[in-house]
Amino acid sequence: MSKIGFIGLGIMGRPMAGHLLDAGHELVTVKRGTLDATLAEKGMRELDSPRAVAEQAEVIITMVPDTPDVEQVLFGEGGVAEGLKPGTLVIDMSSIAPIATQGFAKRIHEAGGEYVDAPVSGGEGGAINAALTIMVGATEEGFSRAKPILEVMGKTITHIGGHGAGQTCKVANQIVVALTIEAVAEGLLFASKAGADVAKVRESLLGGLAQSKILDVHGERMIKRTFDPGFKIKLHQKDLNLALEGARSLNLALPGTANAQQLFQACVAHGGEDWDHAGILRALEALADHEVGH
Ligand SMILES: NC(=O)c1ccc[n+]([C@@H]2O[C@H](COP(=O)([O-])OP(=O)(O)OC[C@H]3O[C@@H](n4cnc5c(N)ncnc54)[C@H](O)[C@@H]3O)[C@@H](O)[C@H]2O)c1
Repeated sequence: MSKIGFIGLGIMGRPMAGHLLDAGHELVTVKRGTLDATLAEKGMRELDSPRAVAEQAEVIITMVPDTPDVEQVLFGEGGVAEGLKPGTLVIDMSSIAPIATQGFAKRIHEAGGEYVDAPVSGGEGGAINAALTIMVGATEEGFSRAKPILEVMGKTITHIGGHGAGQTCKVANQIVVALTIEAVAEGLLFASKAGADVAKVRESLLGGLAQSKILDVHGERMIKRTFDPGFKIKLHQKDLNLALEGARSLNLALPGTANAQQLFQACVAHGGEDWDHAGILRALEALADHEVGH
């Protein structure tokens, strides 16, 4: 069993940390007002800084929102790098920029650690059920060291390639998810405006070629109008921005992604940054009805 520093106890991090505790690992985190009673009862302790976490842990996992957050935790004042012990395994499970990831990996390796990017897919449900899909960028050694820990939180764990390759895979995932959510929202909006029973439409489509997990889970959210997050629109917008930045540097046209990014941006502009990403339906409804947020 390992002593693990787990930084980032949000929608995803909380259940993921819970599984590691249940598997017998010892867990510490940074003081941030996010350690809930369940994790505390299972023995998770708070320390003052990421540096203090690094001084104690053999493995450090980050699950924070964005690239600057990972940079701050690892290399900011009082950050992980200041307390890193030789051989410490640093696993970033956040969804962040692939190119920045390569830089973070280089700096951690220069400081004597081993860096692994291991972003996830499967949403809050996947985190709660320890059924995440995990996309890994690492050396062979980093992957074999991280795998037993990742297996506690996920079911499908794939070594995609070297540092940053896990994050590249995650960006591709987010393109597919965004466009599928938009397709489901447009299909259901069309059916609704044409006077059909959208619950019956979803049920029917789930038996045909249009079947998908997103039609199932997000389609249900759209019909029940449950837009509390799951996955916050502002985080998915961050991922689509990463996709478009990457596409620009590759001189690559991704018109569907650009369009979906604009719909997410419209939601954020109208106060929907913390809606679930199924809330993209509201942006489409606004285009139809000239009204947002009903
Ligand atoms: N929610 C999902 O369905 C989902 C699915 C797959 C991937 N992701 C990705 O996982 C990451 C986390 O997502 P989430 O939904 O759990 O986000 P969240 O906003 O619910 O949680 C993020 C947590 O990080 C903490 N945090 C931020 N900066 C920190 C810092 N400097 N030090 C310590 N803690 C810090 C916040 O306090 C918060 O508890 C994101 O990169 C997201 O894109 C989310």
